[in-house]
Amino acid sequence: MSATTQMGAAVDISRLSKIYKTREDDDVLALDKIDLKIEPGSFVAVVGPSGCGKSTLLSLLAGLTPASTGSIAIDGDGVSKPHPKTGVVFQSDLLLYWRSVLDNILLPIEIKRLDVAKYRPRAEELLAQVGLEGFGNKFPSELSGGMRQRVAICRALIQEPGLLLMDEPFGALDALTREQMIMDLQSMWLRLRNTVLFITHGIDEAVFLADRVLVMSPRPGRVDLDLKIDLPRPRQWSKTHEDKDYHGYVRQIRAIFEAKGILVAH
Ligand SMILES: Nc1ncnc2c1ncn2[C@@H]1O[C@H](COP(=O)(O)OP(=O)(O)OP(=O)(O)O)[C@@H](O)[C@H]1O
Repeated sequence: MSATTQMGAAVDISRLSKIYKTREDDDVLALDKIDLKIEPGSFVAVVGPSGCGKSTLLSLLAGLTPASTGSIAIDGDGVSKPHPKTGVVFQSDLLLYWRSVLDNILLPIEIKRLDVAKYRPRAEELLAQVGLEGFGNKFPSELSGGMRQRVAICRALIQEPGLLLMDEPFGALDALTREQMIMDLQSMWLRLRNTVLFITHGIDEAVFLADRVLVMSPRPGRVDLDLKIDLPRPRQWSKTHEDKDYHGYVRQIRAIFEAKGILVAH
């Protein structure tokens, strides 16, 4: 969100599998030999039925969970722990209630023992860019759900991550706030041009936001469809929702879910 344009990170996933060991005998194959290359600066959305491994994929990319087999590289660096170029936003804002908004945004800087004072103006700039100018000294309990999620996004952006991982970031928001956040996320990304991997249950928000939508199969997760979304930007809410190409993409994705019995056609 800074005035400087930065290049997004490249992601290269090869033969990636994840098996969860369980206490029972049968292990869970959550991801099955995923191959995926993501261009720097692109916005990729992942949709799929519940339990297909979307959060697992994100967690592996974030370096929070080890892969069972295969590899992930971010700008050529193998990922085995959280990568400095990566920022993560979850469905729940995970703000620390005893810290002010600014101190929450600056938490990753503090954890990395960087110079907090140096990053303070940037934190304030980020807050202003998400419409929360002057809220730095408030506490999370004084903010609405949408405002808290904006703060969580600022916290993920404080170190200008080349790769922003978002796991259903708007899933807990009401419909109007969600619409506003989707539009704001698009504006932010158009300014920043970092690489975004956005996980969602919403086919509509995936098609609206992304350059590319990956549709995952039921578990074990594989990529069933890799759909390029060729709609002009900036996308406007009403105009894009009236666009016949937009509806064509949504139909194509729904057809996959209907064919697999995940959605029942009415
Ligand atoms: N720690 C774990 N131990 C065992 N199994 C797990 C673990 N975490 C996830 N799983 C299983 O792995 C599969 C994929 O889970 P994951 O949370 O990645 O799916 P998801 O697509 O994100 O689901 P949802 O959309 O419901 O959030 C599921 O069958 C889940 O039960």
